[in-house]
Amino acid sequence: MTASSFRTDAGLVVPAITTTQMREVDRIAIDELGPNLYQMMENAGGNLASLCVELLGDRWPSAPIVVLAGTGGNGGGGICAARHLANRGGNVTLVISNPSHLKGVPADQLALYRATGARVATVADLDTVDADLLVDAVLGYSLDGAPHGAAAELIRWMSRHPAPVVSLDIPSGVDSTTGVAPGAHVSATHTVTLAAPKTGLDAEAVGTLWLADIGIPREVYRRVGIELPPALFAPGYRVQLRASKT
Ligand SMILES: NC(=O)C1=CN([C@@H]2O[C@H](COP(=O)(O)OP(=O)(O)OC[C@H]3O[C@@H](n4cnc5c(N)ncnc54)[C@H](O)[C@@H]3O)[C@@H](O)[C@H]2O)[C@@H](O)CC1
Ligand SMILES: [K+]
Repeated sequence: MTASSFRTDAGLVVPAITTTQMREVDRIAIDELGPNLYQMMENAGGNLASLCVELLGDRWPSAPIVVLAGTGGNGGGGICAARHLANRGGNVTLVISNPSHLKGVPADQLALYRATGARVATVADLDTVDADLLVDAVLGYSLDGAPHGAAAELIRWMSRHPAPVVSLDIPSGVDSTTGVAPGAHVSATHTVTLAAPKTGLDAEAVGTLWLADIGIPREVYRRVGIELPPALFAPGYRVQLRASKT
C-alpha cells in the first residue's frame, strides 16, 4: 500500500514523498544549503535514541538494547543512536553487518561510538546477546532488491527475535516508495522516519509511525517542490503520523 499523505494528531496533512524526492532533499541539503550529513545524522540518531528511552520506561537504563546497523546512512544513524544511548548510561550492544565496508560518516560514527566503551558484537555472536529492545538500522531508502548477505542475516535474526523492533526511516527490506518487500523484511513495532514521510510507509510492517525533525529548513523542501505544514514540529522533534485514508 502507498499513501499520498499522512496526518498528525493535530489534524495536519503531511505530503508523502518518493525515494527519488527524498534523495533530492538530501542532495540539496548536503551539496547546497545544509544541514550537512553529520548534522542530519546527529538529529536522526538523537531522536531515535529518545524514543528508545521512552519505550523502555522504568526498565531504562538497565534493559539490554541491541542496535543492528548496516553500512550506509541508515547504519550511520543507528550507530549514532547507539552512542547517544551509551552516553546516557544505556545497556547497549552494537552489531554491524559488514564492519569492514563502513566508510565516510558512518565510519566516523563508529569511531565515536567506540569512545563510549560500549559493546560491539559480531553477527556470529548474536545468539549470545540478550535484548529487550532491537533497533533496526540495517537498510534504509537505498534498498536495492531482496536483502542478501549479512544484512539479510540481521533482518532474519530480528524477525525471529521476541523483542520489539524500532526501525530507522523504513523497516529494513521494505521499499520506501512502494511499501513492498522484495524479500526478507523487518516487521517493526515503531518506525522513526526522517524529514518527510515516504509513500511506502503505509505498510503493515511499519508499526506505529513517527516523523523525526532532522533540522532541514523549508527552502530545501521548496526546491524539491514539497510544502510541509509550518507547525508540523510545533509539538516536538518527533510527531506521530497516521496514513490518510483519503
Ligand atoms: N535526510 C535524510 O533523510 C537522511 C537520511 N539518512 C539515512 O540514510 C539512509 C540512506 O542511506 P544510503 O543511501 O547510504 O543507503 P542505506 O543506508 O539505505 O543502505 C545502503 C547500504 O545497504 C546496502 N544494500 C542495499 N540494498 C541491499 C540488499 N538488497 N541487500 C543487502 N545490502 C543492500 C548497500 O550496499 C549499502 O551499503 C536513509 O534511509 C536514512 O536512514 C541519514 O543519512 C541522515 C540524512
Ligand atoms: K531500517
